[in-house]
Amino acid sequence: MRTAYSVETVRAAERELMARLPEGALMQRAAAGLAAVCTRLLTRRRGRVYGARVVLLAGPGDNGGDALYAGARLARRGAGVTAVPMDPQRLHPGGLAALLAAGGRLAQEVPRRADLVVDGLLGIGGRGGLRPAAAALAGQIPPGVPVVAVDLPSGVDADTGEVAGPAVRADVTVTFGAYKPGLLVDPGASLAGAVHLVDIGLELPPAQTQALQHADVAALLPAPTATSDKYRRGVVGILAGSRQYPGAAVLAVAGALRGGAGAVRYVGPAAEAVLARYPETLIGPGRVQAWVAGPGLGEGRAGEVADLLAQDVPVLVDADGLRGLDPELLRTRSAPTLLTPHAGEAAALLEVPRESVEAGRLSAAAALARRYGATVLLKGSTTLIASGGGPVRVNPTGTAWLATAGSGDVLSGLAGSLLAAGLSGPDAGAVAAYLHGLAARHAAGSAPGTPILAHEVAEALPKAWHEVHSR
Ligand SMILES: NC(=O)C1=CN([C@@H]2O[C@H](COP(=O)(O)OP(=O)(O)OC[C@H]3O[C@@H](n4cnc5c(N)ncnc54)[C@H](OP(=O)(O)O)[C@@H]3O)[C@@H](O)[C@H]2O)[C@@H](O)CC1
Ligand SMILES: Nc1ncnc2c1ncn2[C@@H]1O[C@H](COP(=O)(O)OP(=O)(O)O)[C@@H](O)[C@H]1O
Ligand SMILES: [K+]
Repeated sequence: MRTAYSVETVRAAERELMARLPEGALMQRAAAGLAAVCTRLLTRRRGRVYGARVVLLAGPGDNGGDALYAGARLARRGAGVTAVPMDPQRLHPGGLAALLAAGGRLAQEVPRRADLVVDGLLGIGGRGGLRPAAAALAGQIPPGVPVVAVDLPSGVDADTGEVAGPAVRADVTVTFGAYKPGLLVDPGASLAGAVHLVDIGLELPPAQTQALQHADVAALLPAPTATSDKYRRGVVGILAGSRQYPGAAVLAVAGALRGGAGAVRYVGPAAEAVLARYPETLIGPGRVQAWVAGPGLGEGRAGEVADLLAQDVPVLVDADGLRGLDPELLRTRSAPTLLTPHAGEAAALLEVPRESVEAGRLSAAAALARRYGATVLLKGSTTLIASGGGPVRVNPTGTAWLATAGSGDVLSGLAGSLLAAGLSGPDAGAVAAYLHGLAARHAAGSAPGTPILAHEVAEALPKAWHEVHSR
């Protein structure tokens, strides 16, 4: 499990720890961790640190300080280290003195030849888009040279992952004390490369943001035992599809069949299409351990969704089922509810413009969860799972090729199946998003660079399932 903390929380923990340590001790811990990662990279790339050409992009704050002190450590091991300041009048004085004493030098332009670039322009003190001086240095990074970002890639908002304008694209990010949400949430996450966490001794409260890893998902996936039968494994009911959108029913059933429930029951007018593709589906009303309501229902079906919500079993509501959903009705339920909107549907539920959901995904997901007393899985480039009070889960898998019609239907069937198998709302949402994203990568990998289809994502779910168990 990866956990992430807001800038405010990290700063508070830093203050508390700094009060108990000699001045500068934390920065030395950070610089030592940063230098160690740079050393490993250089050694892997060219056999040794001695003689390596290291360029430091040095910002005006402590992020620049970390880079300068780490540069001093590398210079002491024989690297040729050049610091390029964003503003020559504002460089961390201690860091600069250490670098110069170790034989490092200053330059105004980024040298064209380098073995490693260290991005120490901005860390958690960065605000808004890179200002011109910072953007200019970021733009001078020579192509093909590995980039190590200090704490986070400059230009990425630490709390949200938002990127306003140019930003550094790192191969590796060395982050201090704790992951920041911006390293897990896109677009920031996709600029961070491989993230290394350096422990600097911060004492942190329970996590505010989490990202599951393979092992977490493997531990949550249902597995039949000797005493299992199809009913004990859980039956998931799917209320989906219409004469106009029969395919949504087929895709939701496809996701559900691959999700670990013992049986899938379909209710709705697309039974023929469902059976033609998946003869293993049960048809018609009956007992279920969880419902999926909404994909492809079309208009005028709110009453059917409300009837399911009146039952005391977990219900996932997606797509057309989300229209006009009554917060009061949901709040009176005692069984779990999982809502799976995309940004447009979330905006309608919150009665705000779509852009404001897209610009502030973390807060939108949390606000929806509070308002509806439900778990909310907000789909998009980084899928988020929020539930009242608990940490927000950030899904680390996926690919932009998932933005294709019907892939959300597969996801809701899959998540519903996991609910029926007994997972909690947040676990079912997070595990489903994780497998769905991995399956999409497998589907995309079979013909790299070409579009994928929603049913291929469902078909690749066994590969995703196998992958999380095999690492
Ligand atoms: N505290 C600790 O114990 C530890 C902290 N550590 C390290 O400190 C880092 C935080 O350091 P920090 O607080 O000095 O902020 P930092 O990220 O260097 O940036 C602030 C400077 O950037 C400027 N600036 C802002 N936005 C900008 C923009 N868009 N474009 C251009 N410039 C912009 C801003 O300018 P101003 O707004 O003041 O004009 C200010 O001068 C943290 O990420 C970690 O690396 C570690 O050593 C571990 C111990
Ligand atoms: N840019 C993107 N990057 C990664 N995943 C995306 C992106 N855009 C959409 N997705 C994913 O694709 C799926 C689309 O679901 P949805 O919008 O409900 O489509 P549909 O209703 O056609 O099934 C979701 O799982 C969502 O998280
Ligand atoms: K940085």
